[in-house]
Amino acid sequence: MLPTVANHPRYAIGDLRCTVVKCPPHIEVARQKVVVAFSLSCARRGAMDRPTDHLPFLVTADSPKPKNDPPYATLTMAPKEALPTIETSALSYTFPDYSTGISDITLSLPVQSRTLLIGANGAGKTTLLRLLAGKRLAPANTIAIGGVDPFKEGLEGVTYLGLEWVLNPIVRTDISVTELLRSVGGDAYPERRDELIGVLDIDTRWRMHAVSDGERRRVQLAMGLIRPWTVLLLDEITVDLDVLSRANFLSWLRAETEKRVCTIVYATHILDNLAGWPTHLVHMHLGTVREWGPAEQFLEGLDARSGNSTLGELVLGWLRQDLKDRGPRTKVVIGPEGKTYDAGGYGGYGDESHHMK
Ligand SMILES: Nc1ncnc2c1ncn2[C@@H]1O[C@H](COP(=O)(O)OP(=O)(O)OP(=O)(O)O)[C@@H](O)[C@H]1O
Repeated sequence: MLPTVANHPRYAIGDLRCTVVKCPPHIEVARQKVVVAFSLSCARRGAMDRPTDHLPFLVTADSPKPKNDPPYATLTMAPKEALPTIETSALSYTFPDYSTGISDITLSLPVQSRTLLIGANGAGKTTLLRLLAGKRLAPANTIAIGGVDPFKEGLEGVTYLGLEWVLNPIVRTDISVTELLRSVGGDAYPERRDELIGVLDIDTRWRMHAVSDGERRRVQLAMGLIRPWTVLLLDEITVDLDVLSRANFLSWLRAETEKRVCTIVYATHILDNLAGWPTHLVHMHLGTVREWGPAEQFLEGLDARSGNSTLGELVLGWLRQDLKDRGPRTKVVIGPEGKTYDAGGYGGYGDESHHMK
């Protein structure tokens, strides 16, 4: 039986004796190991340390060993490879037509971060997300998700929601929401399913051939998010949501990264309700990363003007500068504009259909 924090609330970490003071309602099962983020109150030689804040620990099936040191179970910090970090190292990608998709991108996004990918149309956001998702073949040793190459290993726990997922024709057929959610494992995660139905304001009596675009999008989001992912890659998929649904959805994503060991990268042009949401920003331009880092590093000292959030002002400034530096699109030599969706095939990625998973 897998250990649960509730069953074994006391742990030993080295010479620390710890008591769980806060833990998530569910635990993550990844590759037979369980990574749990929880807050501990620790005592060293009788003196209480301050409670820790959601540290990721690795709990394996035999972690609790009350016999050794009753009533404490041994706990070890989760090793790096068990954590959903996202790292790229001098990552470049060339399309089958030899045009450059992205070049020399080095990023290191920590566990439980929420990263916004910012950039003008054609900046390379989708290309980067698809590489991270293992849907395109990146050069060896240039991408590591939790220490693993996503293309080679076909990562479990990585959810990529982009255009081809949105275009899946099943969501336009005469099928009920309940059936659809069941088809993606909804019954295995009833709590998450019901939570998402609430957050996304879904009526389970809807039939998918008779709903609005926004209602369909909400069901699609629920379908994509039911399985408890550890890395979520979102390629602007909230466009049809009304303002309240989007705000609720963003808050839910935020709460996920706060209570679970998971990481989100979100490419979007819509900055409404995003003030204070990202922990990290990545600014892309013509296939390169111009700047990236913790969000507060960029936002500090900026004024919100003309009704925009400081994030909105920052991004407007970035894109204005990009436009100025780039000049008219006809003069740009990198990746020919407008090929993304014209190559035929699913979601316009026909050239690489043999790579699709
Ligand atoms: N299959 C392809 N073959 C060649 N070039 C491509 C292909 N797909 C995309 N490109 C080009 O690569 C560049 C980056 O495209 P990408 O879709 O990554 O941009 P993006 O930042 O996601 O843009 P948007 O905000 O419009 O979604 C664009 O100039 C595009 O025309």
